[in-house]
Amino acid sequence: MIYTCTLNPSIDYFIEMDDFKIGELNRIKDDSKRPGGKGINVSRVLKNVGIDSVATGFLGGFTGQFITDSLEQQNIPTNFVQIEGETRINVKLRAQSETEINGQGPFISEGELQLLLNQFNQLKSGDILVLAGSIPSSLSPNLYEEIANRLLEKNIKVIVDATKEMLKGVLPYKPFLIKPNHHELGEIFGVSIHSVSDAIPYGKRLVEMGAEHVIVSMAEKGSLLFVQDRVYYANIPNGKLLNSVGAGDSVVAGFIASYSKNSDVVEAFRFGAAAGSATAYSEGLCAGTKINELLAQVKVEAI
Ligand SMILES: Nc1ncnc2c1ncn2[C@@H]1O[C@H](COP(=O)(O)OP(=O)(O)O)[C@@H](O)[C@H]1O
Ligand SMILES: O=P(O)(O)OC[C@H]1O[C@](O)(COP(=O)(O)O)[C@@H](O)[C@@H]1O
Repeated sequence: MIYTCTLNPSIDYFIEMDDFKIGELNRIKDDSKRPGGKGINVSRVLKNVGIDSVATGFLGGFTGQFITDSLEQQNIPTNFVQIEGETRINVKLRAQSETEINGQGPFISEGELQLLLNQFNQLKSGDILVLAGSIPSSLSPNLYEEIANRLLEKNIKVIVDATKEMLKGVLPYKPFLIKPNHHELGEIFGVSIHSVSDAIPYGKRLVEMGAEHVIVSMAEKGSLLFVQDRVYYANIPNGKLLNSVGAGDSVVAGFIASYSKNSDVVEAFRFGAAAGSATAYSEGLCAGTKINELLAQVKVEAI
């Protein structure tokens, strides 16, 4: 079974205006509210391509209820720990350019954390666990590595999509896949990455440090896959950017969807790349039909 764990889900509040002016009254042209958070988005895209997963993590308050209802409507199985605190709201502003404002997230008690950790004891050999997104500040920033360590001997494929130390910390526990974008890759090593050739030496280092597969996504510049000493590049298909929120999560979902059918890592990377662009070219997360429409244009080359 595939499990996604979102420690810090969100309602993503999308607002659109022609011209956003800081320090002035701005009126919204259009808005919408969608369930968000990285693991939740992975579960939603998996569902869109006909693959079941169980979404877990923490949810609370009226905002948490909104997410529960949305996932139920989409028929996505869930096993969230219900918390006293309130799930955050993240603002996604689309004006002259895209701006994101992400909340810190609610307080999580020790008891609530234990309820979640107990769930991981039920995981079985061959399961996939996606640990994705920020960790609420009341929890240890080392939580992902603690979970990966616990699962090391159980033959579970752990996928981590997180930033900085949260990502670096899991590497000794051999994650099956990590997916930093190029900014996050640069942050890990204290460098600025602008191009494919800038990214290559640092992607290779993540493999040397323990990751089995590394995808470095580079928005409109395409993406790279690192496996052992091999490096592959996937291009971007033609289309018009409508929304980049959830594009990275779609790459992860696409990779898992394809890999769980064929166990072919390079093809999984190609499908993931198509899924990322499919979301970038959609209002909201991509439909399976959009991925298949773009797939023929996505070529993977060894470099
Ligand atoms: N402007 C874009 N045009 C086409 N594809 C895009 C665009 N932005 C993102 N994508 C696709 O989505 C993937 C993930 O986007 P990226 O912005 O790198 O990740 P994240 O959302 O994690 O920051 C990219 O590798 C690419 O396949
Ligand atoms: O947990 P974080 O790092 O604050 O990120 C959460 C945000 O990322 C998203 O999952 C989107 O992520 P991507 O654009 O990287 O795919 C949003 O739904 C959510 O608001």
